[in-house]
Order: sequence, then structure tokens, then C-alpha cells
Amino acid sequence: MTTSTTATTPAIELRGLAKTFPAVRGSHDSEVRAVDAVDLRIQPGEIVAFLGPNGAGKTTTLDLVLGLTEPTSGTVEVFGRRPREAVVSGAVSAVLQTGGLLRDLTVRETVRMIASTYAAHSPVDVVIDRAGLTALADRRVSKCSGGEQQRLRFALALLPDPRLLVLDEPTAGMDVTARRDFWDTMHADASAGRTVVFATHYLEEADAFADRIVLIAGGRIVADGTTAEIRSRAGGRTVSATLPDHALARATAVLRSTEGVRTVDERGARVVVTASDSDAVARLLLGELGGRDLEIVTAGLEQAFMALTGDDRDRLGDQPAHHDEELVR
Ligand SMILES: Nc1ncnc2c1ncn2[C@@H]1O[C@H](COP(=O)(O)OP(=O)(O)OP(=O)(O)O)[C@@H](O)[C@H]1O
Repeated sequence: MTTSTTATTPAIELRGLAKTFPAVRGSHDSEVRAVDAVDLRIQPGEIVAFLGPNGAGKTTTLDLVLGLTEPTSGTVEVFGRRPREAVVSGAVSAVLQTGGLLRDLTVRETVRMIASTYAAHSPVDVVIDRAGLTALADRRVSKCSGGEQQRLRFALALLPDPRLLVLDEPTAGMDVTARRDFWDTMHADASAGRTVVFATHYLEEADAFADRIVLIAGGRIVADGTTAEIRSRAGGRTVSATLPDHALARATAVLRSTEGVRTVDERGARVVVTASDSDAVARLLLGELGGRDLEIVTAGLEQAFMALTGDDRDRLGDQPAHHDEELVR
């Protein structure tokens, strides 16, 4: 991998980044703020998921990082350089959702052809192997499944041995098995220290593959942290206990007035509490309030997602509206 900048230079640095588009005709707004004052620093070696619902601004942010579009305001630096310079130097490459493959070439011919456009590149058979395509190297692109074609795009992106790999919804349109295969391949490659930034709708992908999740909604970063941090930030923990009948009403009142308690629900003889300090609530329930059968549950990532983005979870995990399942364009 290229090492022209120091180890402390961030892989990506976004400062006050904004991108607006003219609003579609008939809309009440005069413009769409696709990316709205985003500050973000990603260090070399991090694996970061941009997670968010449709229209959150993930693709636009990645396009800005790749220099495919210019910011309306703010700045983007990739390894301390302007995005286009970083791309041209081979320090960054991308796996985008669709396009770019010729259906009559084989997998190996495709990789060779793109390799010939680089002054220096990793050996063709090495990238084919890293993308898990050795057994398919002589297969025509038109005979490859959507998942296999996406692995081919991944192989092409590996050719310049980029320090940063950007993937926009890389598994859109794949079934569960193909998604798992793709991420297994990515896991093996990323362990070599490459910085990976990917956009996804899938909570489970972000959870399983990323070290860090940047949750995006309405063009803004609404949460940024490890999966565990995002869970606890959004949902805290749920504490429940069974209380004696006569104590239930008083316990509910006490809990509602306790600092850090967000919700208190009665479910039969049990009281269910969400709170930032679950230990304090547990002590209160078992001690002063006379509860028993205590249970503490960490909020799920899905709950966290909904709490932070206000998103209707039904849309998350669905296929993106504009993804393209055509074999080749
Ligand atoms: N070229 C464009 N012209 C006008 N509006 C655009 C353009 N590109 C994106 N937008 C709008 O900007 C907002 C953010 O879109 P973007 O594609 O970045 O979101 P996303 O998070 O990648 O969504 P998805 O998950 O559906 O791909 C949306 O409201 C979208 O309609």
C-alpha cells in the first residue's frame, strides 16, 4: 500500500461538509440538504459503516469522499489530499453498486483489462484470489451472479492496493448467503490493515463487520461510535422486576421521579423501566421497592436505530429504492 503520508494523517477528514441539490419540482422546499454540516474523522485502519435509511445522505457523502461531486460548502480530505488526487494516486478506490462491467469478458480478462490502465498494480491472480474468484476466473461476466459480479468489482477495486476502500451498498440485491460470502472475503482482506468505509441499510452488516458505526439521518450524523456505544446511547437498558400488588402504584411513582429514568410501564405484576443508569434502578427495585425476579436487558441495535433516526424500521433492511439488479449495464 502507498505510504506517502504519515500514519497520523486521517484517512478521511470532513469539516463542515454540506451538499445541497435543487428540490424536485412540486416540493415545498427550495433545496434538498443531502449532507448538512458534517464533521467526521476516520483514522487509517478503521472499518466504518455509514448506516441510515433511504435518502439519509450516505451515497452523497461517499461521492464527496471520492471526488465524484463537489461540496456546496466545507472540505473533504483523503489522506490529507483532495479526493480526486487521492483517487488518481491509487490511495483510494471504490466498489459502487452497479455498472462498469462488460458482459462478454471473463472474470480474468476483466481484471487484466482494468489492470492495464494502472501504471502499477497488484498481480491479477492475487486480486482474483483475494476476492474469492479463482474458481470463476474463466467464467464470462454475463454468467456470474449478482454477488459474484460484486466480488469482481471488489477485485477491480483492489488492483491499485488502495489504503482506503469505499463501498456503497456493496451487497444490495444479494441473498443472505451471497452477503455472508462477500463479507467473509472482505473480513479477510480488511484484516491486512486497509481502511474500509461502507454504506449500508442493513443493521446486521454494520454490526457484524464494522468497528464503528456512523448513523446518518437527514444529512446529519445522529450517532457515532461502536455498536455497543450506539445501543447504550440510544436505548440505555431496560430493567424489569415483579412487585407485590400493593407496592406497584407507589413504585411506579417513585421510579417516574427518579433521575435518568426515561419510561416506566406496568405489565401485570411487573414494572418495566428504561433508564440511563440501570444499576441504580436495579438497586432501587430490589431494595426500597421490594421487587424480585429482576431482569436487565440491553436495548437492541434496531431499537437504537429507531430512537436515533426516527426511522420506520420496516424500510431498513429492505432493498434500496434505486438499486439495480440488472446483470450488467
Ligand atoms: N443528484 C441529485 N439531485 C437531487 N437530489 C439528490 C441528488 N442526489 C441525491 N439527492 C437527494 O439527496 C438526499 C440524500 O440522498 P443519498 O442518495 O445521498 O441518500 P442515501 O442515504 O445514500 O440513500 P439510499 O440509501 O436510498 O441510497 C435524498 O433526499 C436524495 O433524494
